[in-house]
Amino acid sequence: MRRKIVAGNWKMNYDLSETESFLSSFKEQVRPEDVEVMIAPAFTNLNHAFKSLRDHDVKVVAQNMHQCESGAYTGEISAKMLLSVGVKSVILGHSERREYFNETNKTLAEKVETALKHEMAIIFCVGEEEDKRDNGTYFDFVKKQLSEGLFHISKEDWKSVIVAYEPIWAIGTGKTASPEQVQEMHEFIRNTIQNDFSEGVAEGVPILYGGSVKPDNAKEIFSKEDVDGGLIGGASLEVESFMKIINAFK
Ligand SMILES: O=C[C@H](O)COP(=O)(O)O
Repeated sequence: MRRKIVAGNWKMNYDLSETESFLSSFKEQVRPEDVEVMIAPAFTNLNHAFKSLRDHDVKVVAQNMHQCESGAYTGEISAKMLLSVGVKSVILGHSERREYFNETNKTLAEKVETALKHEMAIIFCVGEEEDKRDNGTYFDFVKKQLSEGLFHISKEDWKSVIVAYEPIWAIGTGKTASPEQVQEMHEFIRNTIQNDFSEGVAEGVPILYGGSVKPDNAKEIFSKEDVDGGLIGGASLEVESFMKIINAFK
């Protein structure tokens, strides 16, 4: 059976005291058993979150990192820096990074390479804009994101990779993709991995859905065969709604 995962991506939300207050109540409630739980706070709060959550089986994930080892890249964070504060996983290719920070498939391929070199786990995001959904080119678009950004890795490397499908038109809009649309794309992603690697690799890769997942739609989305969990934005910022989404697996 594949891993089940619910990951909260806090984006640019919560300072240190807000993070402390979320975590103190979250820790009282979260009991990851059948489902792996992850939280991606801001860089400034990663170390606090790591220390606070290490006995609670909740993984702390970075939202991004630079592809180079070190150097003159003002404002950037390296893999080594993340590892030094206990963070061993990173989200790469989130659509907001692609859109606002010009991250291309080529840059992402380099980031993937660096993360793997440092034995970090990767949540690799893909997803189409609304016009591609409307004009029917969304499969081709996602396939290109995968092949150019991720498919240079080895079969062995897939053990460290989680794919997240996040249609851009559903992120933060309240407009969720239907469970059927999600399943269709997840199945396509799994088949694409199978064609380029192997059935064994494809069967083992967790594929998460992200885009307006809420307590009231999580169960139905998670019930689909190729959906192994969610990458949650807005609803991960409140303990109550995040817990309900985690518990949607029960
Ligand atoms: O990384 C998370 C996604 O961008 C989804 O965000 P959302 O749940 O606020 O739509």
